[in-house]
Amino acid sequence: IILQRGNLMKEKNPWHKPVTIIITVIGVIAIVALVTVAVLQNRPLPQKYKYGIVLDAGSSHTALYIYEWPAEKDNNTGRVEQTHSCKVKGPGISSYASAPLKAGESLRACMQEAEQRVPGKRYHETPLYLGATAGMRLLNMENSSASEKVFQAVEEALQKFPFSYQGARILSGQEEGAFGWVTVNYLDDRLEQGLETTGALDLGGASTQISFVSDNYDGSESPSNSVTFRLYGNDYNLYTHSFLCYGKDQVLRMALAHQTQTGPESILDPCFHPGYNATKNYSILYDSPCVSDRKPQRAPVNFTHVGNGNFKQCQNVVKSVFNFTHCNYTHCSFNGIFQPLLQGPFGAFSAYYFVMNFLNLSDTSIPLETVKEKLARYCATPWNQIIQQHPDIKLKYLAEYCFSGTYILTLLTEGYNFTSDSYPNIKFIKKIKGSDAGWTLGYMLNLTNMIPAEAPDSPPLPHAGYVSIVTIMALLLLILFVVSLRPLWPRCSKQPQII
Ligand SMILES: Nc1nc2c(ncn2[C@@H]2O[C@H](COP(=O)(O)OP(=O)(O)OP(=O)(O)O)[C@@H](O)[C@H]2O)c(=O)[nH]1
Ligand SMILES: [Ca+2]
Repeated sequence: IILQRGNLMKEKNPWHKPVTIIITVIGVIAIVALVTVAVLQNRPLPQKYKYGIVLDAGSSHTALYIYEWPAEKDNNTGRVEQTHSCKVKGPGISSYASAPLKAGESLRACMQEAEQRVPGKRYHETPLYLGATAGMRLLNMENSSASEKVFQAVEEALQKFPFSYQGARILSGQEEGAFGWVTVNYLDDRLEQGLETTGALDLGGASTQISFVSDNYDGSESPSNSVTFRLYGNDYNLYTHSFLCYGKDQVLRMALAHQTQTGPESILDPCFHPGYNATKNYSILYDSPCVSDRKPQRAPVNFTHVGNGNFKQCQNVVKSVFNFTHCNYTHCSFNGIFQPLLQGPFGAFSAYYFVMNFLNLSDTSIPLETVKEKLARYCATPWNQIIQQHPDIKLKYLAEYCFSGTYILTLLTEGYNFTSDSYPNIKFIKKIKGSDAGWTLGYMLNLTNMIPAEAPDSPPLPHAGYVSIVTIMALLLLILFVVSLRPLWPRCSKQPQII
């Protein structure tokens, strides 16, 4: 007998109940909606950027830098990047003392480039700063009304552009040193992470800065060298000093002036290559507050500048511009200026980099003695050979590398007290992660309050982690939901039984 069970107990399939179907559909829709909303809500928005422009009006030239950062995340570290730089044609603005309007005009081409680079709808909220350094400091000391006229002309020129002009001013030496240090450490992500900081060495045309944090400097000894910061919840007590007149162009003037004391018609200069011979003008040489008190009486109009390429003698000439005789502190660098013991790694930029990179001496793992030997050989190379080897380099730069290299080594070792052991702590750098090392970025970060004093609150989970967890939880819910409906699942109809 074949009994068909299905005929005896007619079971109803619960999935056919409208209520069950509705609940299931709503449940699935709710979970899909939850995942979709979580993913969409947290999807990175299309990037919108903000911009800032800083003009670095240095003694030898002006450069314009454009920075950008994501509009939503002003407070995060390592987010501001240099997107463009423009070198202004011609000399630094302080050279336009006798024709100030030209100082303003000289900036126009780079400002027009900035108009191309910054999106039009951001113009009005893009701050524009001009900071002048040692060239304008010297002009201001020499002739303050001339420096005011230069600033007026520059201001008028900059205000014609559609950016949010925030003013032009001379930075103090302290600011120049401290903002260079901020730039280097910001770009290296050392500030937000509270890591050991890197010291900053900046060599310009008219001044040079040294800035670093030292455990044995709390600011009480020589407080004028102290700058304190609270950044991302960490306190920093920075030592910084700017030596006016110790940029490489002014030191060259001082060295030449020193040598003209002994023979005003002709100088045999060990810092220039054998065979180098040029006629130079006395008034131009002495036209700077760094040397003006040393002009020999009854000096002729011109003097002949002849090279003999001797590194050892050049070191002595360069040393003559430093004064090591007095120190009223526990430690000094030179000219009676306090300096705590050197500490940590250092980044050396601007002319430190230009010069050491040209000389192929930017690798500081080369022992200091070897560096000196290589430089001595370079200085002794005849001038015509140097010209032949570097036909594409400006003669003015080319003539001065022996002098500049000797000055850099003397400044670092005799001036700042780097030794053969600590010399490898220096890195000669131009850029960090695509942004130029220099004071401009630190200056802008400070003026736009972009580095908070306290560490910003960060969400407990990164974006990707958050989305993953929400998705996994939603899937688990879905599975649980489906499993919980198990009693309602259709039973498999049993096979007919044969009795
Ligand atoms: N060899 C070489 N020298 C350069 C270059 N650019 C600038 N210099 C020289 O390096 C020195 C320092 O240049 P900068 O760092 O621009 O100096 P600055 O900002 O004008 O001067 P400060 O106001 O003292 O900071 C000056 O003597 C410049 O003439 C370059 O590309 N190559
Ligand atoms: Ca500079």
